[in-house]
Parts: sequence; structure tokens; C-alpha cells
Amino acid sequence: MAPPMPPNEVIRRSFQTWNTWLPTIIFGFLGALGMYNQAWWQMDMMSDQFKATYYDTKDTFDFIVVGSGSAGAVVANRLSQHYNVLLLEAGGEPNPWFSVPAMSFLMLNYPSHDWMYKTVPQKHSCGALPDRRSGWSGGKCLGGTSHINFLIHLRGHQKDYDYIANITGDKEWSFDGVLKHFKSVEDYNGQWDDERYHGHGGDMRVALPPYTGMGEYFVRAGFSHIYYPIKDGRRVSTYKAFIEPIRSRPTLTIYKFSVVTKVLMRGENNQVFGVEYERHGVRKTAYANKEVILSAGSIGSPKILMLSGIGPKEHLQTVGVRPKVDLPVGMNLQDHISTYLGPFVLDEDKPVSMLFDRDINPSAFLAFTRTGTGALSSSGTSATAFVSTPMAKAAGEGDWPDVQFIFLGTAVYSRMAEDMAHGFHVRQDLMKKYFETDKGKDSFQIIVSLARPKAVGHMKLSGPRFSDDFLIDPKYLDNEYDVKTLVEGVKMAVNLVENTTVFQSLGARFTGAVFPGCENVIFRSDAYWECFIRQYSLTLHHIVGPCSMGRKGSKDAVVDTELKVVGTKGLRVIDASVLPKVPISNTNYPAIMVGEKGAHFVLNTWRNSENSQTNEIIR
Ligand SMILES: Cc1cc2nc3c(=O)[nH]c(=O)nc-3n(C[C@H](O)[C@H](O)[C@H](O)COP(=O)(O)OP(=O)(O)OC[C@H]3O[C@@H](n4cnc5c(N)ncnc54)[C@H](O)[C@@H]3O)c2cc1C
Repeated sequence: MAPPMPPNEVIRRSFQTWNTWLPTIIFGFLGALGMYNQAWWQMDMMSDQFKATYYDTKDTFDFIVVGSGSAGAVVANRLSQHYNVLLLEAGGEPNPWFSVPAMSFLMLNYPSHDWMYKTVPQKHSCGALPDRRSGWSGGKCLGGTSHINFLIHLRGHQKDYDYIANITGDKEWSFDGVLKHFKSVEDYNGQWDDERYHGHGGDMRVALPPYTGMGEYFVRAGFSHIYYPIKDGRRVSTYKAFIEPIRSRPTLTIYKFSVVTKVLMRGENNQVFGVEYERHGVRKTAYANKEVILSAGSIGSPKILMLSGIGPKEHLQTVGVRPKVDLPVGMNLQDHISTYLGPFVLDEDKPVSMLFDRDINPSAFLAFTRTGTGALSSSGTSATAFVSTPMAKAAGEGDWPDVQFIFLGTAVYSRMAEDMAHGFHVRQDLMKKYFETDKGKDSFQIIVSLARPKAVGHMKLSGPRFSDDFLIDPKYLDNEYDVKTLVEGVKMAVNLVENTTVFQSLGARFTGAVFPGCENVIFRSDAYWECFIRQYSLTLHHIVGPCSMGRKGSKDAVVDTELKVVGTKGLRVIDASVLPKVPISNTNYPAIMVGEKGAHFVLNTWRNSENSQTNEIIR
């Protein structure tokens, strides 16, 4: 019989194997995330119930802001510098796990903090998604979607805003007009530190994440690092930047778990004087002396408007809502549909990608908790590029990119299929099949996004109650132009990897696995890429347009260029839903800009109103 091992040897050996057993514990913990989130949310809700019953009795304010997301948090901050503001938010406190950038993707689709909308089945896309329905996440907490997104900080192209200025006939929305509001929220710390384009001293710190992983290779191939709203390796959501620092401001009142169901109007001119909302099952009313501002996002704001009788007249009548103002609410819906191209597999001796099983280890946890560095400080998105496909060039718009690449330096780890299925609402069986051959290999993916889609969808009510389904149809890939553009984008991405020295030095090659459902077309032919994007179609969650701004008198305008709802008084929409055209990039920073610019319009209105003090609305 072997002699017993001395205790110090037992300890030494167990530490030697920590990289095996600790990841198991970590992944076990991640598996329990649902339970953790539920418990966190229950505690927050119970304490808020008490507060709602015994403390929150005030019901009249100067302004009511509905929604504390990317735009709403900025609006509440700016208005409460001068006025009494009530901020109504449907969700609760922001879940602390989201401040760890690497957790973003794993935390999606839990009802405690995500609205978890689904589109209607898509005819020409989303083939690999259950029932062909795209899953639309949306933050439901203080900070809204800025608290759950992937932290990419971009604002789009100059032409995006010049185009909006052109269709709205208001130069305020040109690039020069919006630049000042992009800059005033920003505290930029980075390489492109040019005062003409970036702000300093704003509330939102923007920097390169401490961990950029494979980003270095993408940058050497000629592309750009992605900056994040981040501080000490932690997410800077709009809650962190704009609400937390002023939470005790006496002029700011926040009611959490308050779901606004309609705005209240009266009189010939549809004067808005308050909102109806539900808090912990109790129906309540709040009143605004000056204005109600909807910042409930691209799904919440149009839904509230329609339930209040502001929307397409015939549609509202069909679902049993009495129409009050006939406007094209819900109609100009746009989004970026994309595909996750890859995996691009690397040579075995090139362990440069981020493989969760190997790299999210105790050292990564230590680095993050001690210094805010390491792999946990990245959401996985590390570099980006905007390209013009031959389609844009043929249309004479080669100087306005029509495709965005987002480089994900994350490899196919052991639970990737399960996590993709959970986070992005993709069929788990298909994901498992597709990733099987490349599981555990160093690799990366490129998100190829249709930056200037032609598709225009719509949103409709299915009934007169807030709880009735909201029918969302983005019409992804319903037109050939979009399909051809995305196929060209995919081919450019593959070409880039396979013909660039830096990627070839890693041996990078497109996977040999065939995407399930595309077995009957020639691998890597145009027909294959078309099949790939129609199967593996994933939203980038960049929803804009259902409350589009437009020219005075335009039949397409829901709000004017000061974001006032047409045909009403005392009501504005200030969030991403007012953008009549999706910018080519990600939409968090544009939504924040809309918040800053919208607040500026509101303040100007009341500053310029000579009788602002005596002008209060009598109920
Ligand atoms: C998974 C995901 C990843 C993304 N990644 C990126 C990224 O990396 N970079 C980027 O730039 N963009 C990204 N986006 C998009 C970007 O975050 C959004 O476009 C932006 O946050 C929208 O801002 P908003 O103010 O219009 O709406 P939101 O931020 O969604 O705010 C709306 C707020 O209103 C509240 N609300 C809604 N309805 C009601 C109601 N009836 N009553 C009371 N409150 C209500 C919501 O709970 C929420 O807090 C991502 C989005 C998602 C979902």
C-alpha cells in the first residue's frame, strides 16, 4: 500500500489542478444564474413594494419621464437640474453582474431585467430560430438597454445625420447639429483624442477596455479597436453615468417597477396632463404640470402611444382603442439584421482567441476583481470596420458604408451552443450540430451587419390592454437588395480573413462545417451564403423609427424635429424610436445623443416661455 500523501502535497496538487476544477464551479455558478437573478429581483421588488405603499405618495411634478434607459436617464438628469421630475421605470435596480462586460451575453433573456420580446415569424429569414421568430432583448431596469448591451461605443457616419437633416428639413439634425450633443455627454480617453470630434469632462467615461484580446490582430489588418463606456473595467451604463451620481437630488423622484400604460389627454388640442401606470399590481396616476416625456425605447414608446389612442386610426379601431390622433406610430420600423460569420478556425499552436473554458479562469477573476483588467473586462467585441459593398458603389454611394463588421475574438467553447440558444433565441439543436467540429478550437467570428437596410417593418397592437401581445414585424431580408448586400458583405469578410497576411499568420480559415439547412447548396457558393444568412439571421437590436420625426405637415411624422408628438400638447418622445433612419453603427450612443438633444429642446422651450412659472396646467 502506498504511504499516505503529506498534507502539503495534497494542497499543492489541488492548486495545480485549480484550472480544471474552478472553471467547473464557475460554469456551475453560471448555470444557476437564473435562480440568482430571480432572487435578486424578488428582494428589490419586495423592498420597493414597501416604499410604494408608505412613502411614494407624491403624484404631481413639472415633468414626467417614462423610462430610464439610454436616452431617458440623460433626460431625467438634465431636466431635474431645473425642475421637479418624476422618473417612472418599469424595472428595478440594475443587476450588478451586468457591470462585468464579459457577462453581458450570458445575462440576456432573464425576465427579471429583460423585456424578451419576440417578432412575428419571419418569412425570408431567421430559419434557424424557433418558429422563425427573432428574439428582441431590451433592458428593463434603471439604465435600460444601456445596462445590458455589448458596450460598443460608436455614433455612425456623418451621412447618417445629414440624411436625417435632409428628410426632416432641419439642420439641427445634421452631423454638425448633433455633434455638440454627442460631445457634451462624453468623457473620452483614447487614441482619437481630437477636440473637434470628442468630448471631455462629460458624464460618460469612454475608453478602450483593458482587455482587447484578438483585437490587436484585427487592428493590424487595418481596422479599429472598439471603445466602450467603461471605467476600471466595469460598464458605465446611463444609470451609472447620469442617475447614480444625482440619485439624492431633491428634484428627482424615481418610482421603480412602474409600468406606464397610457398618457392622459384632454381638450380639443389633446393637452397631455399625466400618465396612468401600474406599480405592484396597483393602478396609479401621476400628473405633469409641464410635459410628459416618453423615453420608453423603440418598443415601449410606440406601444404607450397607441394604447393612448395616438396611432394609425384604422388599426386602433380594429383592436378596440378609441383613436384620438391619427399618426403613423409603429410604421417606419428599422433594425440591423446580421449574421455571425464563422467560426474562423486558427492553427492549433495559436492560442490567441478567448476560449471561455481555458481563459475565464481564476486568474481572470482575480485580475478583474483586483484591478478591473483581464478577459472579464471585455464583452467579446474587440474591433470593427465599416465597408462599402459593390452594391453601395453601384448605387453611387460608395462613400457611405453599407456593411459593418464586428470582430468577436471568442472561440467555440464547450457551452457555446447552449448559450447562443439562450441569449439569442436560436435553436439549440442546430447550434450544437454546427459547432460540433470546432468545439474547443481557437477561433473567432465576424458579425456581418446590414448597416443600411432597405427593409421597413411595423409594430401593431393585438388588443387594447398593455398585456396584449405587441406584434412586431421587422420584415428582415424581405427584399432582394438587402439579401444581395449582406451576401456581398459576407464574401468580403471571408476574403478579408483568407487574404490578409496577419490572419494568414494565424492560419485562419472558415470552418468546414455546413450550416444546418444549407446542406443542399454548394458550400461557399453565393447560394450557400444566401442560405446561411437566411438561416442564421440575428438582430443587432438596433431598433429605430416607430415614432419617427419628420417635416412639419409630413404624413410620415410622429414627432416634429423638437420631438413633440404631432397633434398633441405637452407630450414628446425622446429615445431611439424617433430616428427616422438607422445610423450605420450601433445605436446606444445615438440614443444617448437623442436624450441630450431632446432635453436641450425641452429646456429651451420652458426657458423661452415668458410665463413658464404661471403657465401651469390646471387639472
Ligand atoms: C442585447 C443588446 C446588445 C446591444 N449592444 C449594443 C452595443 O454594443 N452598442 C450599441 O451602441 N448599442 C447596442 N444595443 C442597442 C442599444 O443599447 C439601444 O439601441 C439603446 O439602448 C436604446 O436606447 P433607448 O433609450 O431608446 O431605449 P432603452 O435603453 O431600451 O430604454 C427604455 C427604458 O424604458 C423602460 N420602459 C419601457 N416601457 C416602459 C413602460 N411602459 N413603463 C415604464 N418604463 C418603460 C425600459 O424598461 C427601459 O429602461 C444593444 C441592444 C441589445 C438589446
